[in-house]
Amino acid sequence: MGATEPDPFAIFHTPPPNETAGERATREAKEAEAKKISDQIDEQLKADKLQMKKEKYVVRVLLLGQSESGKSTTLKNFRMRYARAAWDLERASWRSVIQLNVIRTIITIVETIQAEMDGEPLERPQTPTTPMSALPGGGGAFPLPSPAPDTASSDVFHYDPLSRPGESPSVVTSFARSSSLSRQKVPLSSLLTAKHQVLKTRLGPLRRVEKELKKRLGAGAEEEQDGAAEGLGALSIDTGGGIPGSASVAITRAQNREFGVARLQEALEKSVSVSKRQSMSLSNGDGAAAAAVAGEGEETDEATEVLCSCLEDMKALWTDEVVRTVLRKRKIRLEDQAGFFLDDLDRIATRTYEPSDDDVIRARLRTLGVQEYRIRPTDNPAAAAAVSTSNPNNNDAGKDWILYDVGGSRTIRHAWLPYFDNMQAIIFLAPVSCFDERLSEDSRVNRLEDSFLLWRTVCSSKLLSKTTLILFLNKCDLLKRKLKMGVQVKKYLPSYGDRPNDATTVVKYLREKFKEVLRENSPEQRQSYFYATSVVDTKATAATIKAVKDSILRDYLKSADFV
Ligand SMILES: Nc1nc2c(ncn2[C@@H]2O[C@H](COP(=O)(O)OP(=O)(O)OP(=O)(O)O)[C@@H](O)[C@H]2O)c(=O)[nH]1
Ligand SMILES: [Mg+2]
Repeated sequence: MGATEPDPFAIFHTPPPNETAGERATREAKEAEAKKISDQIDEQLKADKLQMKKEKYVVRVLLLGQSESGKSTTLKNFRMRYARAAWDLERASWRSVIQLNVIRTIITIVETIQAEMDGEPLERPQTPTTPMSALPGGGGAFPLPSPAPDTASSDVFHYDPLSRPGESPSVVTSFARSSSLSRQKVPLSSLLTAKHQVLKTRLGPLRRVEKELKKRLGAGAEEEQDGAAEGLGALSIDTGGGIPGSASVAITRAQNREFGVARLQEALEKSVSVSKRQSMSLSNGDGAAAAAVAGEGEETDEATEVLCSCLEDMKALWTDEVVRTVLRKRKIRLEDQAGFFLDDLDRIATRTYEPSDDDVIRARLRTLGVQEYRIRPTDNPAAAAAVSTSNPNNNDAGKDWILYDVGGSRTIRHAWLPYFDNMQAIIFLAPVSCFDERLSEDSRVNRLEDSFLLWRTVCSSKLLSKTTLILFLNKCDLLKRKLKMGVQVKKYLPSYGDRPNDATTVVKYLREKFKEVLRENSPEQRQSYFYATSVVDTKATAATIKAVKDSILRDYLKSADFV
């Protein structure tokens, strides 16, 4: 870990030349926060260095990729398969995180309808400052697309009372066109009535619970900010105004409320002990009424009580057609967002709720520090039990692996570099569904382009010239859904040309582009593997991680032969 390479991630947080005083102040405040986290990581690094000296024969794997690319979710898949006992023990402690995810989504809805009631304009895309392309072959990628017909910016929106929740605005519009009876031309805000106001008031206590849950999860917790005003970095790509049905062009205040923790395991343990304490105090009389309602085996704490009491109102809000129309108008597709659980409220907002494997995989908790997990990957548990640690080099059953999971936000990427040294493999997560999205920490930057730049940085690092590189072209499920809704890749990636607008072709095209970057930046030949993944699909991912495990191990043994 004695990295002497200049920090290749510096470009991701270089201040822009024309920064205003306000922008500078915001940037400096954010940098100070990042420094705090960085100091914690440095401490951890020292401990890791010592450990590394002691443990020469451990396979080390580092997960990299931008924020929300699926690193922690990939790690969860590894742990679920290869550290089952620890996973089973930990699963229940994700309850607070999932409750927090539910509350965050409800608050997003409440803030969105409030913005509509207040007549707040839709967020407009910002102008690019330094358009450039990270794709091989130069410019042409991620341009400013020609403005889409902007039904959404008008105050009058076609509200179709017969449309089903989930239909895209274009469906609603064309249906409305063909049915003069159903078509209404009314300001949408006038359809938000006293009923919505009442729901909003009754859901008010969720804000208190949100605060409480965050406190419970720990002091390292932080909110994600949109760093657009800070001008962090020279890459500035505007993906334009988007088109109706596109999931992510609008970034609202509520969507930016991304909660993260520096030390995941500590946070989860803390949340369980606080919840247990509250549960005991409730049953000792502080909350006699609540405790009396709870039956045997039911764990009740304040957050759970409030969520249970808000169940019907949350469902009423989420299934309300006017609310759905407001969300569509403001281009917010909650179903595609991280930590979406509103279709599972009946199951989650109960006193007996226990997270399933699938819930934990879908839960969202942003990583701020570096998480380290030890696993012993074997597909033959009996062999794993039989082979003792005293025989570490013979086969995979006896070999320990350490997986490192880092935070992907721009301001904390500098913490990656020290981990480049002595890594057996990198698993790089590149979400392919995000070709029309922008980074939440800097809304001027196209997410796919950011992934290409990061991949280039990783490929060209001298410290990694012999490291096995594994690329997960992730979020293929979301890509499929997005393309089905009619979003055209070539609008954001003109070099895609007239190829068919289907997921298989898009993934194949992007895979070639990532391969090209790898080729251009690999003076020596190295092991690399490419997979199309949807890491929330645990069944499919199980096969992928088995293949990944086998290839990492094969390469490890090969390189060990040379030593
Ligand atoms: N639909 C879908 N969701 C995914 C996929 N991969 C990850 N997610 C979800 O996306 C969210 C973000 O994933 P994480 O694994 O937390 O992302 P990360 O890369 O660790 O992000 P940081 O910790 O911020 O760096 C989670 O809620 C996941 O469940 C995928 O392939 N498909
Ligand atoms: Mg993470």
